[in-house]
Amino acid sequence: MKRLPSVFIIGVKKSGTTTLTKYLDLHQQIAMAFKAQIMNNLPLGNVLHKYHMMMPYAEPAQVVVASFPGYYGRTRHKFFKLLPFMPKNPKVIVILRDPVARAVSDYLHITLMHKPSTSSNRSEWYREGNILRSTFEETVLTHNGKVNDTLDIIRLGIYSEGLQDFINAVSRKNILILSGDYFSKNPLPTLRKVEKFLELKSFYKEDYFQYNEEKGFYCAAVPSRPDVSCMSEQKGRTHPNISNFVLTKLRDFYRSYNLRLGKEFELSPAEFEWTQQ
Ligand SMILES: Nc1ncnc2c1ncn2[C@@H]1O[C@H](COP(=O)(O)OS(=O)(=O)O)[C@@H](OP(=O)(O)O)[C@H]1O
Repeated sequence: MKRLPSVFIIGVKKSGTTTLTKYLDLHQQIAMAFKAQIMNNLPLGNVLHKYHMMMPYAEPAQVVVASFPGYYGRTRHKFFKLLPFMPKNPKVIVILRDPVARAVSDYLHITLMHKPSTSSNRSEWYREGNILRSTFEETVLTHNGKVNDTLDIIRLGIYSEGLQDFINAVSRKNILILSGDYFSKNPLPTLRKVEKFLELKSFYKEDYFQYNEEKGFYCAAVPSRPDVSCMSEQKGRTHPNISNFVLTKLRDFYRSYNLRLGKEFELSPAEFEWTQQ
């Protein structure tokens, strides 16, 4: 049957969400709804119905997990309205990456992929695009040399603020914060953390993930799922060198937010190095 999700992966964009959802989809006890969109422009009842229809068929023993790409987007308000209609005690998983690297990754993604000519992503381009300049440095700093915190690519990295509504809506013990930086270097421990959090049987094995020298990332190698292997070319792009001047400005900008997040969630310094800097 199709069931509404009891677990939501809420992002954050460019932190490894696609890889995480694809790897979790390998688990036999997970029925994954990839990037299920919540329709923002419909009455609540219709939104709920459409959302339900987007869910995968799930066995009774499976947990329905929905990746919800709206941690920051306009649909987040609708998400909180829908929450009371979801199964009780929903769980939230969020994967976070050093916000500076995340911003560079997002900038690259928008400039390479979301050209105005591709109508599907036109809105995102225009939201940021009027402001996106030729280099990352020119984009993220204002004329006065301050970090331009009106840009989405900057605001998305203020995790302590972005997560606040979720913290208020879901009980703290039902929120799992994962490190995208750590996950990309070694996926297995992170996947085991998710298994434990969702109370699933142990499925993932060491040899299910093999490091690919050419890509510089792990690729999946699960015998029963040859359809999941390395991520597409759009994941794991080489980042441009960013001047130390701009890196320092960004680190200074994010420092207090990062520290707050690290303290509030008691994040491990080994996995979330950037919360310590
Ligand atoms: N195994 C593996 N293969 C390739 N890439 C990997 C992998 N694990 C994590 N990552 C990191 O995922 C980053 C992209 O994040 P997202 O999937 O969240 O991007 S998106 O928001 O869905 O576009 C991507 O960011 P960039 O390196 O900036 O491209 C990767 O660092």
